[in-house]
Order: sequence, then C-alpha cells, then structure tokens
Amino acid sequence: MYKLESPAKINLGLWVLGKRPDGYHEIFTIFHTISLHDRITIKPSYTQKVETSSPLIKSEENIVLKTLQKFEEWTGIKPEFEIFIEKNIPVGAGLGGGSSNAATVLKFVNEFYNSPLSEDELFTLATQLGADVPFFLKGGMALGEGIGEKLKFLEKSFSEDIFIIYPNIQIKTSEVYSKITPEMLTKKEDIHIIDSLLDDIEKLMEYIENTLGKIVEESYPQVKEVLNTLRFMGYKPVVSGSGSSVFVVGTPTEKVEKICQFKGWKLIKTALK
Ligand SMILES: C[C@@](CO)(OP(=O)(O)O)[C@H](O)COP(=O)(O)OP(=O)(O)OC[C@H]1O[C@@H](n2ccc(N)nc2=O)[C@H](O)[C@@H]1O
Ligand SMILES: Nc1ncnc2c1ncn2[C@@H]1O[C@H](COP(=O)(O)OP(=O)(O)O)[C@@H](O)[C@H]1O
Repeated sequence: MYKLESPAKINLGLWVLGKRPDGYHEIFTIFHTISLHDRITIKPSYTQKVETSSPLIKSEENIVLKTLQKFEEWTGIKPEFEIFIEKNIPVGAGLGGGSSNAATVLKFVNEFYNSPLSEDELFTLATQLGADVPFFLKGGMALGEGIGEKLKFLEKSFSEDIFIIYPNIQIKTSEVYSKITPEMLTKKEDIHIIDSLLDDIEKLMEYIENTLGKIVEESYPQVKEVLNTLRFMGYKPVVSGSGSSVFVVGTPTEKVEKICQFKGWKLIKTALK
C-alpha cells in the first residue's frame, strides 16, 4: 500500500496573452503549490480501479483513469492498482485538484515500473492530460507560459500563510476561457515588472491580477460577494485560476471566520509551499 500527497496550487496572477487556433489561450501565470493536499492511496492489484471521496467526480471521468490509460498507450504496460483519492481540495475551485492527482499518480506509476518514460516524455504526456498537469510534476513556484505547459521552475518559493474562501460552486474552466475578448488580452511587455518582484510577496501582491478572475467576478455573483466582502475588510483578494476559490495572503481574523460561517463559505487556512 502506498500513500501519496497531491498538493493544490494557486495562481499568483494570471494574464491572457492571446488565443491560439486550437481554441486554447496563451497565458502568463505564476503557479505556486500550497500545503492543502489530497491523500492518494495506491494498492497494487489484479485490476484497475479509481475512486474518490467526492460525489462530484464520476469514476469513469476521473482524470487519474485517463492517466493510467495514457501511460499504457505510451509504454505498453497496463498499470494495475486500486486507487482511492481522499479529496480535500475543493472540486472545480481553480486549485488544480484533478491536474495534481493526475501528475502525482503519473510520477508514481512511472517510478513503480522503473521509469520507462524519461522526464521529457512525462512532461509531454502530462500536457496531453491537461494544461495544468505538467506543473504538478515538480510543484513549488514556477512561471507558466504557452497554455501553461512552458514552465520555468524557480529556485526560490514562498512559505507565507494564506487563506482561501471557497463559495461551494464548481466553475468549468472552459466556460471562463470562452468569455475572453480581445480587449481583455495583455501584452507580455506590459507585465515585465513581475519578473523583478518574484522574491517579494508583498510587492508582488500589489501588482498581480487575474484576467480570468475578472470574468468570474462578473459571471458568478457568489464570487463577487466573497471578493467585495474581503475588499470591504481591507484585504486584497485574488481569484485562483478559473475560480471559484479566492485567496488572500495572511491569516484570517475571527471576523472573517464568523462571516464564512454565517455565509456557509468554506474557509481553508493553508500556506504557500
Ligand atoms: C485556469 C487554469 C490556471 O492554472 O487552471 P484551473 O483554474 O483550471 O485550475 C489553467 O489554465 C487550466 O488548466 P486545466 O484545468 O488543466 O485546463 P485543461 O483541462 O487543459 O483545459 C480545459 C479547457 O480550458 C480552456 N483552456 C485551458 C488552458 C488554456 N491555457 N487555455 C484554454 O483556453 C480550453 O477550453 C480547455 O478545453
Ligand atoms: N481526480 C479528480 N479530482 C478533481 N476533479 C476531477 C478529478 N478527475 C476529474 N475531475 C473533474 O475535473 C474538473 C476540474 O476539477 P479540478 O481540477 O478540481 O478544478 P480546477 O480545474 O478548477 O482546478 C471537475 O469537473 C471534476 O469533476
């Protein structure tokens, strides 16, 4: 029996630079893993089974199943494990839960069978599973370009406390990207300043924004309410990825805890890692 931790991520800023012919968007983002994680239990078996603790995820659609199938396509080895995922990462929250599970299992299975896939092959296979999957092969802090698969992993990462408010709504990533219009695009040269702020979280937080977050705020009143409540309290809240979760650097006051309780929002205290 093997037990793996599958970390969540937030986007410390996300800008959309353009739209590609294949419908995907060119982005610039700063990925950062956090200590919030799913727990994956893997048992070698004579069959292949993937289950989770979340009713929101249909077994047959689990990205981890797709991961095992792709591994077999690429290597000819049929991975036979019973996998159970304890979902602590809210689903459809912009925290990369599915992508993290896929990368974590892909890495394990490749090592279990004595690494038939090279690191480059792992990254290419991961990209075919999802734009966010390659980042989770290493984690930490990374600049993401392309569709999110062109990664520059940074030596330094942050360890500050953050808190996340999840308003219990799942948001489809494709739906948010489909609302991108030309005037929402950013020119890469206009965000060069970001490169000089990567070792100062306070300064970075002054500059970061999330283009997808603006769409989510306008399309989902529940997210707008979370954002406005936090702004009213003097915080600088940012939507993570395509949402619906919102993060703030720091620790929540009792007042924040009370409001989350009253509103029925899920408050997660975690840290950059
Ligand atoms: C928005 C981000 C930010 O990190 O993450 P989440 O909020 O989903 O965690 C990512 O760009 C999401 O990555 P991921 O969730 O893996 O996306 P995929 O499954 O590959 O793509 C889902 C859909 O999103 C759109 N998509 C995704 C990535 C991208 N750069 N451009 C896009 O237009 C496409 O319509 C695609 O069909
Ligand atoms: N192992 C998994 N964990 C989470 N979501 C999964 C998983 N497998 C498939 N999904 C599906 O992927 C979609 C995105 O989930 P998730 O990665 O948690 O959110 P996000 O892409 O917003 O970060 C959801 O619709 C979910 O049903």
